[in-house]
Amino acid sequence: MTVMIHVRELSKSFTLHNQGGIQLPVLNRVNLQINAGECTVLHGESGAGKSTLLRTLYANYLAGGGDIEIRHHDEMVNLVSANSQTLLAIRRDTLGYVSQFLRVIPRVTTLEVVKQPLKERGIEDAEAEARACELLARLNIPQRLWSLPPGTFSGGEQQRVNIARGFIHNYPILLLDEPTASLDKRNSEVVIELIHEALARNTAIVGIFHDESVREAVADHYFDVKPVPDLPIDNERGAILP
Ligand SMILES: Nc1ncnc2c1ncn2[C@@H]1O[C@H](COP(=O)(O)OP(=O)(O)OP(=O)(O)O)[C@@H](O)[C@H]1O
Repeated sequence: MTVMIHVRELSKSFTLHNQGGIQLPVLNRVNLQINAGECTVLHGESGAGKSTLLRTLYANYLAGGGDIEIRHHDEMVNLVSANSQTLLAIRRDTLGYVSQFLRVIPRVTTLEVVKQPLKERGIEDAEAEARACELLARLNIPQRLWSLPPGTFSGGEQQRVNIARGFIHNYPILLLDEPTASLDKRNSEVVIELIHEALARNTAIVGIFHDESVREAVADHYFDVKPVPDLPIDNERGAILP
């Protein structure tokens, strides 16, 4: 059993600067271990902090306390204290992330968007293109769309382009934020297959899936994200009491 992510005592609060600097605690001393070849599904009620945890695991959000150790090139590296160069290398080689929505860049074609993670890793264009075409075809994106920028695509088409981009490199760790939210059954099944194939290659997966049938098809473990209990509020001043 190879540990790929080790989270210790992770905390995260948001500071609401336009609300007089109020602190909103979301994650409180979370401990979690993610192993190679296993899919851990984050669950918990709406607003409990699932997306916040996933984004903090990608270092999109800076942790307020605790450690996130990531196995990167066979060494455990702490994402919380990593410098930006190390963080970029971790994201290029080790840690993939499929967000719910595609960030489109004007005038960049679908094929280029999907190929980009391999190009960044120095893979030859022909090889990157072959892999991109294979994924786009599997995800039922019509070939006539491949040379167009995805900005005007439907929600489900954009999500499938994002999935193709996320699965094009065999990342040792993959974070998936509701990858099937806008997909029909046929395409959700393709995503389930891609997840099973990645697990068979020993990828460690952490995901949020609102669709119960997808969740049950992929989950090896469930991790319960518990909301931080409400702190007493001073109603006169609107401040959290110590
Ligand atoms: N950028 C942010 N700034 C301030 N508060 C935030 C921010 N992102 C999330 N929150 C707050 O953190 C809490 C947890 O949100 P999060 O999106 O992580 O929950 P979730 O469990 O993924 O919910 P859902 O299942 O509804 O998507 C919410 O109360 C939300 O308002």
